[in-house]
Amino acid sequence: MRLYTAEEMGRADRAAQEMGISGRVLMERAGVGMASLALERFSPRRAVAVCGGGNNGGDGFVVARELHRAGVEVEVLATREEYRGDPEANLRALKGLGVRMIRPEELGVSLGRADLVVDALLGTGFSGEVREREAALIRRINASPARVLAVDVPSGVDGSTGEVRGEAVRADLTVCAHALKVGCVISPGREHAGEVAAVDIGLPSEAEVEPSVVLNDAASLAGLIPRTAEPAHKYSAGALLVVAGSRAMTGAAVMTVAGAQRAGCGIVFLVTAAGAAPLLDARLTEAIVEGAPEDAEGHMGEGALEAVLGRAGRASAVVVGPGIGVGEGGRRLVEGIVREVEAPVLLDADAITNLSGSDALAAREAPAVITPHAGELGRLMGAGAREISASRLRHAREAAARHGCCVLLKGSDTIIAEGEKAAVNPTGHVALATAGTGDVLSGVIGALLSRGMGAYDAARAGAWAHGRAARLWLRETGWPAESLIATDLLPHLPRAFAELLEGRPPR
Ligand SMILES: NC(=O)C1=CN([C@@H]2O[C@H](COP(=O)(O)OP(=O)(O)OC[C@H]3O[C@@H](n4cnc5c(N)ncnc54)[C@H](O)[C@@H]3O)[C@@H](O)[C@H]2O)[C@@H](O)CC1
Ligand SMILES: Nc1ncnc2c1ncn2[C@@H]1O[C@H](COP(=O)(O)OP(=O)(O)O)[C@@H](O)[C@H]1O
Ligand SMILES: [K+]
Repeated sequence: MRLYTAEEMGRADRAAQEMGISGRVLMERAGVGMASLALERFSPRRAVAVCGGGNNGGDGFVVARELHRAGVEVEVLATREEYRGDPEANLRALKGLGVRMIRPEELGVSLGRADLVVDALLGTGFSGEVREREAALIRRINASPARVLAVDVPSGVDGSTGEVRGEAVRADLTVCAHALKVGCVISPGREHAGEVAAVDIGLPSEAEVEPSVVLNDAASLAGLIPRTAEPAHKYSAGALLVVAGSRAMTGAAVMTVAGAQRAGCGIVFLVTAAGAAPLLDARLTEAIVEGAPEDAEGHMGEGALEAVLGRAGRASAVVVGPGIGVGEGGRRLVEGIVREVEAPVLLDADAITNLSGSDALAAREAPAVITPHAGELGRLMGAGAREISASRLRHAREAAARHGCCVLLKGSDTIIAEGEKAAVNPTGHVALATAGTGDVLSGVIGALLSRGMGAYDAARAGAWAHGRAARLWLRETGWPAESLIATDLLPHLPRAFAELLEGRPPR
């Protein structure tokens, strides 16, 4: 499935028109497709279409005409005094059919009667902050108990970034013309969009443009997961060094190691704080556990870097961070690893926090992946979590550029950025919002790095399999999403990887 920004959609649209396909035809197909999804999904009886002054409003007029044709009682609010071009023609058709037009002051009453609102106020032509007149309409739509179908993008959401500055419609279903709009899959736009679908508008494949953000679906990952080739031994299958845990925090190390083992590496070494090592050694049957000198707080301290570097020589990738704690000792340890280790390195959790204000990553030449959530990325970038969350795509890209690494920004979307490339992972599920799932993810990506995948591909494949494992658990148990615990993911990772290997698109 394609993702387009507003600019990319505009270019594809212009290319199609240059090939002789008129904008009117594209608008007609968009509106007809959206109406048919609305009828199928909501079976509305009374609908209100709120239509703005641009082509998004034009689509809305077509949706309204189609709903009227299907016997739905439709009322239409057209916000502009005078329309031109395709929207004008479609508005004229509505009036010719005798569809009732309402004024803004009547909207409240109309919404009170409706069971469906068609939000065609603002589309990809919108960016920035909504003007007060439109903001007032959006507040009314959001206050209505009716279901909301958003045309192309929920009004107030930036279709290219998912950013929301001010009011934005909260839709039950967003139907995008031709390609999903980037803003409908990135938070907070993602949450405003509700369920997301695309309709074919007859754009020829010759008009497609190169997208700047891709959907991290199974098709885009096909053929990327390497198989262990004969003659194989445990080191050739991928040797991962995990640097995790502290005296008071052992579970993080367990989940990272276990995630890595199920993601297929041949051997996992764990270097952890000395006080945690006996317990972890007992719990992690297949891993090789080594205790490193610890400080008074039970974090790996002075001398731990030597222990890590001693092991790193045998490893084809290193994961550092889960449960190591934050402090000066941790900072020296992480900076030392970033500086000295030549194999690909993944930094997660406390390792990222320990690097705030450091330029160690930018100075590193070998591959690196960081897997922060918004809070951790904020600490690394000298910003607040709120600021990061408001512009997730921009910050993921900025962090990747500034630190010269691959960034996987965790959240309900999960964005992977490196250089010019960016992907949004669709397999995540709210079930993952539970402690420890991030540790499993770092182990999974670490394993893929140890098996020879590049940083960007490993991060993408790891994110896909991690989210997919949660969905497989939900399907198999039928239990509520809230009941998932991080270790539940482990037995489902192999099935998720099997799907990627088979190239079978999941249902
Ligand atoms: N590009 C394409 O290929 C196609 C586009 N279509 C539709 O056309 C839409 C894009 O149409 P337009 O480019 O006309 O743009 P929109 O209709 O999204 O937006 C333009 C309108 O928004 C208003 N506006 C802009 N910024 C605002 C702000 N900050 N506060 C309040 N109002 C603001 C403008 O005054 C104008 O009336 C798409 O979202 C889609 O619905 C479809 O008809 C199918 C084909
Ligand atoms: N609402 C959500 N929808 C989808 N995935 C989520 C959601 N909330 C969290 N996740 C995922 O769960 C994981 C949580 O990781 P993290 O915040 O590091 O937790 P921990 O440190 O406890 O392991 C990440 O992969 C994140 O993308
Ligand atoms: K809209």
